[in-house]
Amino acid sequence: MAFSEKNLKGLIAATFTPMTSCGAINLPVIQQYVDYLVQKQNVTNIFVNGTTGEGLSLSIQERKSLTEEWVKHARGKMDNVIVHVGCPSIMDSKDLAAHAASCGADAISAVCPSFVKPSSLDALVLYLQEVASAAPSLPFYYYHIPKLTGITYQINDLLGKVKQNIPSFRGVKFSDVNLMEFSLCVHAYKEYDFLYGVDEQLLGALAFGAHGAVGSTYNYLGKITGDLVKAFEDGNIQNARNIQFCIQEFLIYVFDMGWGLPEFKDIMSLFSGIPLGPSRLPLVSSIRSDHHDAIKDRIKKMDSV
Ligand SMILES: CC(=O)N[C@H](C=O)[C@@H](O)[C@H](O)[C@H](O)CO
Ligand SMILES: CC(=O)C(=O)O
Repeated sequence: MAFSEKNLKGLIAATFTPMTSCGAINLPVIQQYVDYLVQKQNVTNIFVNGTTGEGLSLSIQERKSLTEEWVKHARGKMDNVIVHVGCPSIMDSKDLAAHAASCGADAISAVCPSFVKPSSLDALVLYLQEVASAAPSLPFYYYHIPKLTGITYQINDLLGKVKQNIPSFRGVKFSDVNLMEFSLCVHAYKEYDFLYGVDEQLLGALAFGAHGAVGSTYNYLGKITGDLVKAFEDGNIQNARNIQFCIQEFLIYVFDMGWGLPEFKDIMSLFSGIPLGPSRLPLVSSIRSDHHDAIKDRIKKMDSV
């Protein structure tokens, strides 16, 4: 069975889902979006239909159409398309996993259902095994985001159980601030890829050996974050710190305004010029047109770092 041997590394943009003003998915925007990431942000990996892409607010048919479109336009231009297939129903996740494989995606990833949570760590492993088995040829990444799912099993405990049970298991998208837990995993499980997901402290995760990073800010801060990674790799830690601090300042501004995902989507539209449209209910953005200049100024300021 064909099983991709390439590892995931570098920056991976967690894409927003383009929508029309009426709230339908807007597929024709995707080609422009892919070109923007490659040409303007130097980002050649995407994670689609995840948290940032409002994957759990989309219908299964919408998720399939989006996957097809992202894969189609990324082909020949990008290195990897990772499709998030987590759903409240395991049947839907298996359906999406098989679909991702049939369209030529490079990898899949899933959160565990969290309205009805796994009753034990073993139950979580069984769930992941079942989903991964629907696309055995694709590398599988567990998506750990305890702040949103409330599923808090230690990842190093989980990894001890997946090896024998999930042959396609390839790593973790680790979206949590606990860097010690992250470090323990990187150290003990050298065979897996660890992709960090808290953009505001990526430098800490790089120091602990992160192989790559998946995040929403890499849509518009991909280039500057690429400079951060390069500075780190070159041993220029002071420069890497300066860049990370700038990114933190921007995010502190966003959080202090009380903003989150729907506002991040507006920020991306504003900055890139790509019409991503609104988020889907129950998300509503509170950015108004009189915020636009301040946001643009703050992002431009980072270019001078
Ligand atoms: C909760 C959430 O969406 N996390 C994203 C990825 O996992 C991050 O990319 C954040 O958007 C980013 O770190 C800003 O907080
Ligand atoms: C941010 C992220 O990784 C996601 O959108 O799933």
